[in-house]
Amino acid sequence: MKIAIIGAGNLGLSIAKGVLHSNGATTMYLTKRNLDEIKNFEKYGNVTVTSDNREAVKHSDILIFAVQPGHFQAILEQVKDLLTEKHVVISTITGFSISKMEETIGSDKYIIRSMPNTAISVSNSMTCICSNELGKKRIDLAKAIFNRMGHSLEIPEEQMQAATVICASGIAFWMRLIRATTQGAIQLGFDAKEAQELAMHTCNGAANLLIESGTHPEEEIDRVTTPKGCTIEGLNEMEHQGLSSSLIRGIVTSFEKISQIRKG
Ligand SMILES: NC(=O)C1=CN([C@@H]2O[C@H](COP(=O)(O)OP(=O)(O)OC[C@H]3O[C@@H](n4cnc5c(N)ncnc54)[C@H](O)[C@@H]3O)[C@@H](O)[C@H]2O)C=CC1
Ligand SMILES: O=C(O)[C@@H]1CCC=N1
Repeated sequence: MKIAIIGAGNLGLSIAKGVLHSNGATTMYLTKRNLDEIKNFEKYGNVTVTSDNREAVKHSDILIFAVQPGHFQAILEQVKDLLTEKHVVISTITGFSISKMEETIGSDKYIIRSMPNTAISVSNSMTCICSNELGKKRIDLAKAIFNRMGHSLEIPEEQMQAATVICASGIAFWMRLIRATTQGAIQLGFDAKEAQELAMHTCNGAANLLIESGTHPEEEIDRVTTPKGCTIEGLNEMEHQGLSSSLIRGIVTSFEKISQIRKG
């Protein structure tokens, strides 16, 4: 697999790390205007770092675009004459529709729109994907690429904005929950390092319980909550303080914002 990551910023570099972590490419091109911050990736023998997007496109088959939405159109214009049937164009750009991409590069290209998250750097991203009509022929390939770096789900394009909030912004939401749990653990007497260790591994365990067993969260909660015990007492206090409600409201507020950005 010859992969190019066009726009090696926060997300692009996370994807690059995920590709390296999962041995997912024979060659990888990383592009950015200023190369200083990514030069060190050349220590991996199969990685080329360049500010020339056209060179990266020429030498690659899978093109993953991870630039800011305002830069995407111009970059597509810059490389469109190089695109052939060997290329699969994968966009990670928030709010940039497949039809807008087709207007620039044509509907005769394999186009995948994706929404990964930064946990892709440790091969643990939840990535939602959809495609144009022709891209359906490459959707299994796209799934295989993202499944090496976590878990993927094909969704209708209309749900892409909602997926952005749950999966991409979701990393920030879960981080804040882990941080708050850590602060609670410190108050109970653990030092900061231990407190974070307890919080993050318990979080990981909770998610894995659901992933491995296929159970519903309330079923797992029932197993932990001893009648008249400490868990139900703490849980009910969290709900009196609005835990579930504040999470749901935060998610809906993020979604409203992303819809505004798209209109703007
Ligand atoms: N950060 C995240 O968790 C997620 C971000 N996204 C989307 O991914 C895209 C990138 O986001 P970030 O990585 O956070 O942004 P970023 O600003 O960190 O990265 C964009 C990179 O593109 C580079 N760039 C700009 N013009 C270029 C050009 N002409 N050629 C090559 N590279 C160029 C910039 O130097 C920068 O390094 C955005 O569209 C965002 O909506 C999607 C999912 C998650
Ligand atoms: O915060 C944002 O708007 C972008 C989209 C998802 C992650 N970062």
